[in-house]
Amino acid sequence: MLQEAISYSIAAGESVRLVQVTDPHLFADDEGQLLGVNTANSLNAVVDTIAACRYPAHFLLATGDISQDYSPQSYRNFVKAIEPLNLPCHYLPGNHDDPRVMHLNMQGEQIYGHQRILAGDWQIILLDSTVYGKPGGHLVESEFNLIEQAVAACPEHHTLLVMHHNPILAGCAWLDQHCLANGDEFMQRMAEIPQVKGVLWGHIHQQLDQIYSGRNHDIQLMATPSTCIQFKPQSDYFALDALQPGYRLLELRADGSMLSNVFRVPGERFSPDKDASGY
Ligand SMILES: Nc1ncnc2c1ncn2[C@@H]1O[C@@H]2COP(=O)(O)O[C@H]2[C@H]1O
Ligand SMILES: [Fe+2]
Repeated sequence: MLQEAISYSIAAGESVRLVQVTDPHLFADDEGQLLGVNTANSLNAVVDTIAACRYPAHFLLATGDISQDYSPQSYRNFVKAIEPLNLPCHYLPGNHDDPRVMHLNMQGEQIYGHQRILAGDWQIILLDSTVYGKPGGHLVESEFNLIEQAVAACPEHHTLLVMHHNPILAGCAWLDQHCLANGDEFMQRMAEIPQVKGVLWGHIHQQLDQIYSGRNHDIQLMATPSTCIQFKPQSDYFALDALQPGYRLLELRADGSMLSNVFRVPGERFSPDKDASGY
């Protein structure tokens, strides 16, 4: 059965404005580091940068890999870290999350684990692309059913799909072995649903903006940098990039078009271990 959506009342014709943060890889310990980057500090720097840009967002999307150590405290640390933004936060799991520990500990007045959001002329669907115990992703048939039923329930709404894994290849051989395994099937099926205007994800720790040309309509594809370490684009082997932690702002317009940009923490505060070969 289709879960009830959480609704935001937004004036007719007004855009829906979102902030996406992804892959914070937090630890229970605030001193925890991933390949030389203190992930609590880098998330705090991203939050400060978002706050400083004064984007009048309606809500925040957190697209998985919230935790690096699966600890309850890492999720509570995330809830605390985003508090200064004072925005409702909608989250979904990544391959480094334990969904049960996550749901139990992502608790707060403005923290939501709903599958569907209705806001203005848009429906946003949060999908679970994770496979227990595996770094790669897969969308099971019940997730396709969710999309189809949600679109059928709100056929006049433009639809944005959000998940953790990349449904298209990122171009990094080592990383693409952990992509959404049925990404081709997913894109082909979404190309048949004209309401689906965009797909947004994390996981690949790098920016990607691309248009998928379906038979009858285009789908905007967007991946967003992690709030901690960055993977080097187009690298066959594990390699880190010196780019700073980042986030994405989106504007979903009433006519079904989307404006979106990636931004990064200014300066060069976060330098990962250049010789790292994985984690
Ligand atoms: N050297 C490596 N080769 C292949 N996979 C890796 C390597 N290092 C880390 N990974 C996995 O690949 C994943 C990609 O991004 P994640 O943040 O999900 O976490 C990463 C690890 O689970
Ligand atoms: Fe990640």
